[in-house]
Amino acid sequence: MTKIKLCGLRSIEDVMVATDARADYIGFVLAKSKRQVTLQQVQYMLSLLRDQYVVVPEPVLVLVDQSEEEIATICATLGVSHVQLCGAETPEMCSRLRTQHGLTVWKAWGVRGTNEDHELARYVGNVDAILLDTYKTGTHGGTGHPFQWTAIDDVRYVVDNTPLIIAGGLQVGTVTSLISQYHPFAVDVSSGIETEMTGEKDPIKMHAFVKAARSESHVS
Ligand SMILES: O=C(O)c1ccccc1N[C@@H]1O[C@H](COP(=O)(O)O)[C@@H](O)[C@H]1O
Repeated sequence: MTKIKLCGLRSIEDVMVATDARADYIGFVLAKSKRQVTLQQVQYMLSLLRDQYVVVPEPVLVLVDQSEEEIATICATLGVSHVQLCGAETPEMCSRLRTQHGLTVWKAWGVRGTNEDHELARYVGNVDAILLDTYKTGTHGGTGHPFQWTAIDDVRYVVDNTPLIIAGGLQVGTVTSLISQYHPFAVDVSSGIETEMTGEKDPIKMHAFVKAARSESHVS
């Protein structure tokens, strides 16, 4: 069954809605972004969540180009084991974060649909999953734009059995089609569960996205 990550959560309300909707993963952007939250905010949200719920989604920290030591310290402080690395983190660094610090490492990759995507082969065996997102110069994610899904087959050829997480402009109206065609390990959404007016997370869109993704996961 395809797992679901709701990303860019910024308030305890967002976190509670994601938990009630039964998302598998909740993402917190610690990198510079309009969705950035502080370590203290994440600590506060997770402590309230863990106090109030027995079963909680797995938290994932979204990071860009932080050092190995910083990442290990942040994860230890928050009691979080999953990281999504969206910068120029090397395969060697990803491997050390897994083997020396016990972290689950997802390497984000902006899909170009060119031979440059073949560089992903270097991450095989060094990460737990590869997260495919839309390539856009000057950004590290959260663009709200999809990439050409046909590139997923090419990437699969390169990364062999490494689990794939698909991100990039997913919405309630597109996620079912993605899952039925490509059966990824997980889907990831941020912009698609926000209100157009304020950019805040929209509880109705969050529930609808999880429901749509789950319904397709069960039949496919
Ligand atoms: O959301 C951000 O602002 C962000 C900043 C830096 C790195 C990653 C970021 N978000 C990630 O982008 C993808 C796709 O998001 P969207 O659905 O297209 O908005 C997702 O993995 C977010 O975690």
